[in-house]
Amino acid sequence: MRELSNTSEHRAPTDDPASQLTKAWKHIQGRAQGPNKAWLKNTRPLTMHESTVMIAVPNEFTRERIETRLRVQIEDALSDFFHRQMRLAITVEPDLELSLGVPDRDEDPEELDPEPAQFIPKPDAERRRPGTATLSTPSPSSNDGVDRLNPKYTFETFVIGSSNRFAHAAAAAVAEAPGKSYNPLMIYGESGLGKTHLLHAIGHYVHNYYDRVRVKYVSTEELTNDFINAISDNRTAQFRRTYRDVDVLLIDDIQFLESKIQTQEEFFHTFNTLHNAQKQIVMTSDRPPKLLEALEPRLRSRFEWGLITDIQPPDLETRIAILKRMAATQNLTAGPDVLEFIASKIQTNIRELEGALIRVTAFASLQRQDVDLELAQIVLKDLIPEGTESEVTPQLIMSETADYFGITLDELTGTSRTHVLVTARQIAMYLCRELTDMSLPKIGQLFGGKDHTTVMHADRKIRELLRERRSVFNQVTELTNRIKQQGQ
Ligand SMILES: Nc1ncnc2c1ncn2[C@@H]1O[C@H](COP(=O)(O)OP(=O)(O)OP(=O)(O)O)[C@@H](O)[C@H]1O
Repeated sequence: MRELSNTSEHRAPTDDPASQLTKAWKHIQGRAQGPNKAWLKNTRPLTMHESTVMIAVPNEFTRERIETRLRVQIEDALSDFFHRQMRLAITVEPDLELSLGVPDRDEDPEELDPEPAQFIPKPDAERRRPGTATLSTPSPSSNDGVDRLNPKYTFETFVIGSSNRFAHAAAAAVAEAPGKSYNPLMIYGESGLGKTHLLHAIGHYVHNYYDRVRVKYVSTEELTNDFINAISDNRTAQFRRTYRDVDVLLIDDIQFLESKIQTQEEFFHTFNTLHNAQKQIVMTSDRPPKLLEALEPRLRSRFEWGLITDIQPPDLETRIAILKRMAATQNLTAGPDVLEFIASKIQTNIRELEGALIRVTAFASLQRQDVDLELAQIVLKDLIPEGTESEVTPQLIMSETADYFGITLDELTGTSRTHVLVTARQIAMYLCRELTDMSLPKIGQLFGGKDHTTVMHADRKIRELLRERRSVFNQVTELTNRIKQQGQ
């Protein structure tokens, strides 16, 4: 706000008081920056009487803001301008609101002036490093954004290995000191390597450690859809509030912002607003920012302001450790030889690793048999056909599933709740999740614009049914086989 009083190049004018006042006020408005500019934009100089300048503002709120935040600077600037001690008087003129129009987006004071983030530890929060504490165990219900986080994705359940050590350390540092250590933090890497897991872990930790902190987790597709809907419903102000009224913004799969020009523009402002107010931004992507070529350069460069870290595919030891942790947390019994066998077969995607363990243990449970190496070999033979890596697309999964169940693609993606259609739809969604890189919202979109929670539910449901119903296990196994054969 020092900018207001820097008037050295302006000498006291010699023209009449009215035009002197107009010039003085224009000068002050011209020098103001950021939120100050927006507050002053909607004001008009009225009169000058001796050493008092009276201005009009459109509403009580603006008057209060100027009184409390800008009065001193404005009086200093006026005093500099007129070379004598000046005072400011403010009056409210509601008509101004109409005659000056609403502030435009870049200068809307409400949007440019969020309170700086304050991360205050909860009184009873005992400081511990993420990953060693029970601190990040999520609370069951909450209305501050944390209810959108997967309760299983915490620092405690994240297995650290050489492939993800740095990303984990960066995420932990951000969770411990949001808005301070690295802002933004960008975690990139291929599908199924734990990016979303770390994103949620930050959210849980921050929520549990800091008092009244607002966390928002969103996938980039949801962000884009929200924005498009907001435009079509004339609710952009509400949209901005939703995204800017947070302390920690977690955005998954930011690569989907590429080529979405308008959403990029909007996100650019959101990013600036949050960053200026020291709010934490964490993003995941399948590529580092410099390879997000269809992203506006100014946005790309902002993504490089903080820390960029990658996650690599895990080595064998880490894969075994992950399987061990998964087996323990999900109460699945499998010996070390079985875990090692699965880990040796599935090398690149941890989601697939988990899927394989689930199928092996489900099969054993259906057979009422112990999980042993032989059984694991049988199940994985179906899951991973010999030969080259197969190219599985969601279209292939959908058409094969429709074919398998003798239904049409329209029925598969429709809304009918008949038993066969629901099962077929859920299996196809589950397979899209397991065999492709598609995110939940993207899969939802392909299935007739369904919500990502519907896909999540389908995924969970089929995992359950795999161990409870032999028919479902057989259907999923057969279908996977067909799809993988076709995909080769
Ligand atoms: N280091 C790890 N320790 C334990 N579980 C892990 C680890 N890494 C990944 N996982 C698990 O693997 C699965 C896939 O991880 P996640 O969804 O975070 O991947 P992603 O990189 O975000 O993938 P995508 O880009 O496809 O969204 C999740 O169930 C996650 O909990």
